Amino acid sequence: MSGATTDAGPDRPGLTPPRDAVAPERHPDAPAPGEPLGAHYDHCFGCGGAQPHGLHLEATAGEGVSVTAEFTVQPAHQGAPGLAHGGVLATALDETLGSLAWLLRTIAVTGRLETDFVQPVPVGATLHLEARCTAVAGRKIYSTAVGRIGGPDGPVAVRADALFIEVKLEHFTDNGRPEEIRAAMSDPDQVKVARAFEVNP
Ligand SMILES: CCCCC/C=C\C/C=C\C/C=C\C/C=C\CCCC(=O)SCCNC(=O)CCNC(=O)[C@H](O)C(C)(C)COP(=O)(O)OP(=O)(O)OC[C@H]1O[C@@H](n2cnc3c(N)ncnc32)[C@H](O)[C@@H]1OP(=O)(O)O
Repeated sequence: MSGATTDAGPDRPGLTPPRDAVAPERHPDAPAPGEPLGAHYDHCFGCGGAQPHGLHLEATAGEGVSVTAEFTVQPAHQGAPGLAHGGVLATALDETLGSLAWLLRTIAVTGRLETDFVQPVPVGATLHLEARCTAVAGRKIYSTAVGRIGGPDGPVAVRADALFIEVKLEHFTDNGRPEEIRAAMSDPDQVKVARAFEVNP
């Protein structure tokens, strides 16, 4: 007997929305479709500009609760000769899925990320990513993403399903190393990002 659809189902444990889940709602103050989202933290390995070997992933708001993003694989991202490391590809998916937070205006962290590696991704290739939120149940945010190579309509190289969990700003301030937290809180641009998320009716 297969085809379980409950949250605890054997197919995708923890990744199937429960029965009381609702459709995600784009926040009225979400960035307009086509607007670049920018980095949520300059030192983020996924999107920050201050990480020399980071992914420098650039995400753009899409329609509804969706985003697109691009990431070009650098030599520093290799796992095998000339090929992207799977963990780096998972990071690209995680970062793109995480960017949906800008559309929901909800601070959330990855609870679960299930990744399919469909095709090898060479160094120099640009991964064209798309993510969308599929459902929300209380603090649980369900989403899915694909990454294509050779162009936005190219073949799928990676895909992922994720469960993000809504958290308060204190998740970071209570758990992060104090020196980075202090530096972030004294950076007006960073405070602006944090405030934008805090005011979530
Ligand atoms: C000062 C500077 C601030 C800067 C930031 C400011 C704003 C920026 C915000 C957003 C930025 C925009 C873009 C972000 C882009 C990319 C970010 C990348 C994302 C990451 O890379 S982020 C790092 C990796 N991430 C973690 O570091 C999480 C570690 N973890 C925990 O911190 C806890 O584990 C937590 C909080 C997840 C839950 O803990 P908790 O105590 O709050 O909640 P609890 O356990 O009760 O779970 C509630 C319900 O979720 C279910 N649930 C939980 N976990 C599950 C799992 N794994 N599988 C299946 N179900 C799960 C439970 O079963 C329950 O379900 P139910 O309600 O049905 O019972």
